[in-house]
Amino acid sequence: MNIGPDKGKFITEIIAERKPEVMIELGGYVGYSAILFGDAVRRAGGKRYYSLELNPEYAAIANMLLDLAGLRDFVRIIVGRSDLSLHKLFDSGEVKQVEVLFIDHYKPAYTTDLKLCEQLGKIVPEVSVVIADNVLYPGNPPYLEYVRSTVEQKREAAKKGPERTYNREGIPDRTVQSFLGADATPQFDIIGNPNLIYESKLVKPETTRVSRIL
Ligand SMILES: C[S@@+](CC[C@H](N)C(=O)[O-])C[C@H]1O[C@@H](n2cnc3c(N)ncnc32)[C@H](O)[C@@H]1O
Repeated sequence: MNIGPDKGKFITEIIAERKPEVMIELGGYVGYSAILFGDAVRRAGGKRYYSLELNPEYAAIANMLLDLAGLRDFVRIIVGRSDLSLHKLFDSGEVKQVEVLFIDHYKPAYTTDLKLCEQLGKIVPEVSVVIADNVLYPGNPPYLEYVRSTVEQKREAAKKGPERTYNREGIPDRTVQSFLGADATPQFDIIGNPNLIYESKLVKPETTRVSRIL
């Protein structure tokens, strides 16, 4: 359920290189990634780590662990749906732009939440880095397709007008059923910004399997 040390190392290296003032994660669970990446952002001279978590019980556990880790004043956990929390963070001026965004929550919301950041003008060329977990396994074809689309393809798709649904095509059922559930819809009209061009890189984590016991 949590990001784990291998993928975690890859992301802490990005944090050390980009030195974001502010980093946001979507999906905090009980705080593993918030502690690992919050510490990395603080060590890189940053000001704040926001962890957006739906479940208040997970958030309470994460807050206790953040306390033990000495990060309670640095990491702010925001309880609620990520789309509502993102909108509030941007609307209040608390977060001015996306520097590093780590997406690790309800799989169908990966694309709509990214598009929400885009349409609010918070994805900034040369500044924003977006890292999404589990796009290969369990898999998130709509997200991969979106970040790999050309501007022309996105402009064509945008002609259909704003969306108020999640595209769940190709996302395994069990992940669609979890968290928000199969009937959930985004809380905003989603249009994105088709004019943004992403440089998308797929990083496959190195896996080690036990093949035999001597
Ligand atoms: C895979 S876990 C996150 C693991 C965490 N990033 C880590 O590495 O330690 C996914 C989390 O996303 C939360 N979540 C699911 N949908 C959400 C939503 N729409 N908004 C905010 N959090 C959500 C779940 O409650 C769950 O705790």
